[in-house]
Amino acid sequence: MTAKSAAVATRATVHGYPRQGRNRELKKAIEGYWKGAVTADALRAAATELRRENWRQLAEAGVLEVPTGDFSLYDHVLDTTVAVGAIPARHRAAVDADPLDGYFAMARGTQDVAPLEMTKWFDTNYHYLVPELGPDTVFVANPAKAVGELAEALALGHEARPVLVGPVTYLLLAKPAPGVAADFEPITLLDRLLPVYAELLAALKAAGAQWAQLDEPALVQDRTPAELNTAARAYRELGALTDRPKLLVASYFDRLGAALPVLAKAPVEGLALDFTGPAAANLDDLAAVGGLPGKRLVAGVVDGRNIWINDLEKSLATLATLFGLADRVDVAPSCSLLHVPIDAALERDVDPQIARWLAFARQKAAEVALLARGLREGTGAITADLAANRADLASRAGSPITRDPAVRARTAAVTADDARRPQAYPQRAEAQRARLGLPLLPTTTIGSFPQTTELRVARADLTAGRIDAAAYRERMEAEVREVIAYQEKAGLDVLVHGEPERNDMVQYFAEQLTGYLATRHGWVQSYGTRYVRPPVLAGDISRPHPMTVDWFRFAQDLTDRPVKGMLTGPVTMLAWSFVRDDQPLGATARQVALALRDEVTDLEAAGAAVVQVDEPALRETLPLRAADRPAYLDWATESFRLATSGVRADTQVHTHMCYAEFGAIMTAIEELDADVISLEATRSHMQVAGELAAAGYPREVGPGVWDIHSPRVPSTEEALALLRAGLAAIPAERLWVNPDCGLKTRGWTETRASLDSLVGAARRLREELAG
Ligand SMILES: CN1c2c(nc(N)[nH]c2=O)NC[C@@H]1CNc1ccc(C(=O)N[C@@H](CCC(=O)N[C@@H](CCC(=O)N[C@@H](CCC(=O)O)C(=O)O)C(=O)O)C(=O)O)cc1
Ligand SMILES: N[C@@H](CCS)C(=O)O
Ligand SMILES: [Zn+2]
Repeated sequence: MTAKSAAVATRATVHGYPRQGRNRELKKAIEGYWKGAVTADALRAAATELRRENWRQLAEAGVLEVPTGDFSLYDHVLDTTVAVGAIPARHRAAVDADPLDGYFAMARGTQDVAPLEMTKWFDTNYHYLVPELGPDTVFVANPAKAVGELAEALALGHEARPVLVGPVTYLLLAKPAPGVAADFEPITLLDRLLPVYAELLAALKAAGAQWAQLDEPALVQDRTPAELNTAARAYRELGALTDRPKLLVASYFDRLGAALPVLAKAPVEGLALDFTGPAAANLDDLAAVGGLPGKRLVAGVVDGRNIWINDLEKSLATLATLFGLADRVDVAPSCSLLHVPIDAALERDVDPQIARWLAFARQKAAEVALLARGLREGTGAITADLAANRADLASRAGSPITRDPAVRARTAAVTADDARRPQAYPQRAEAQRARLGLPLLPTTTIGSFPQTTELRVARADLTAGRIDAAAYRERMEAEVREVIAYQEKAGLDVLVHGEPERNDMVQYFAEQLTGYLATRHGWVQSYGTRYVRPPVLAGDISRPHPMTVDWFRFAQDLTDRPVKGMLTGPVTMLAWSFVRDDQPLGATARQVALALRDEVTDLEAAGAAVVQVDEPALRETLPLRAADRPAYLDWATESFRLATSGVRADTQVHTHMCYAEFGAIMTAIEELDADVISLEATRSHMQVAGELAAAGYPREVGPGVWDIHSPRVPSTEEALALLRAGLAAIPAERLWVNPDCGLKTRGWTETRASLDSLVGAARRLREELAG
């Protein structure tokens, strides 16, 4: 294959790169600035250096056109809010007084002013700050960041393409500002916003931009005809501008569907499309609209949000097809590399068999560069790389790590009955009432107690070899003793051991399961300066030994009250890990579920009368398009049931979810067949209790009455008011009293005071109801 069909030689590019640096230098600089230990100038210098290093890495990998403006001190959606001047009124003074401090005030709030709300960036694990707009919003162009970062890259000799969140996505992600009618639709502000984008684009052109990228991932979601018309109008108007760079409109995370013909017809010079996973449907859709004659296509053929090496020959075949469909084809990852860790070469402890299957941001940059080279120079120029890639893929496909016959035999033998508890809920409820003998409105917590610095230091000491496993265990047992004694004294009814030994609710289990790989340096930005290290579901999953049973037994031996066994559910394990791309998600979930099922039954055998299996990610993992949701909910609920249905009738299965907006998954919640569910409910003032009641949910519910995301201590009266609201929807016999989520991020002082309020409120209400 040669590149002769392309008018302009194919090149590689990326939509964005991890911001944090190899050793999370950005986190350290920003948090240092917040603490007063790093000056603003030093923070800016650190950021400049990180951008320089990122572009250097990209250029070194062979990426000839680098992105600019993708870097952020906190969040790129917040950067767009600044670029279009949509500063909320409550933050205006802070931003005027000092733009940097004002920026962080919008991100984090101050003592007096609430931050912007944060929510998930589509179906990734990145969180952005939600723009707040209203009929009075005045947009003002502020191109300083975009222009400054472009100038930096150009001065370093890079060919650079500034990237901005596109106007349609920006407005679709926004919400009505506080005080604005809830039915206000930010998208109605498009006419006001477009002139500001025109100014930004003109400023970028003046600064030397040949191209500018406008990211429109919101167009891969289900969109109404009116929204599609708005997108068409937006790009008709931006396209008609004369003083602008060439425009590349980027979409990612799924197929464009009905938005594809809209963008294909728009008077812009290029489109970036995702061709990975289900978004591969873009290929046929593109052919169906007659391709992109006269336009540039940036083809996302390397998965930008997973960590597996690319199948280079398959990508070359896709690219060959695409060559006939556009004027010029360039090669890119499917989306920004923000969603993967920076460099797989840092993982020196990984099994060498698995290491060759991994590609983080740096390796993906090399992959797109190699593909572009193959297209430019012909595949003969990359023969050796293709052979190595073929061998690596074959080693993965044929490895006993990815094909464990025992796991395969067990999953193949699963029947529908295995994923159903033998007894119907009413019988189980009766058996559990008899066994547990709990009071009306039983009180409990969600699992974790404060993860104090001492606990983290002990874990760091263990990792560094400063203490041995026995000393670590002793330290954790001391904590469990304290947590149990405290709960007894506080008057809680169903106790927890407090999870002191868990570094993270997913990683802790991943570290113990065969086929799961935990990384040491694989940090990925979750929000702001907070990062996670998603483990890798690398192979077939099995449980070589019990994972939590000793901790449970230790805790239960300390008290006569029931202690909950505490596990993370299969859906959340997948959602917060890098998943296999060589089998359906449902197949991986089933393997994880069977490993958890063994743990659940071992907990039961060790005396647990209550086992909680957390699924906070069940709602957030919902596919972007409605058509894909039933299939997801099917495997998701089945895997939860498979994990939990191996127990006796009198063993009570709890589940827990802590992200609001449960409306879309009401049926799925019932399908979990858990006996008790605890949910985040404080901020929405128990709305979920009403929703469950309206859906006819027949089981026990613990809508949270303490917002654990805030350091505020609820009073007994506040908790009481919430419980009364809960009682309006759920009868007392089925209502539990608990916080919104675990207490790991809280301190002990607030924890004690808040749990006193909870227990006090439950007691008051019990007296009233008895009385
Ligand atoms: C609830 N959420 C979770 C998600 N994913 C998970 N896997 N787990 C989750 O709980 N996704 C959705 C949300 C995301 N929310 C958050 C909230 C808070 C953070 C956060 O604070 N991250 C910390 C890092 C936390 C951590 O992993 N701590 C570990 C290890 C700490 C560590 O590595 N320390 C040293 C090295 C120590 C040593 O070994 O010597 C280091 O920093 O290098 C622990 O407690 O043991 C952050 O600071 O970013 C993230 C997502
Ligand atoms: N059991 C976990 C659930 C978090 S969603 C905890 O309490 O931290
Ligand atoms: Zn939670």
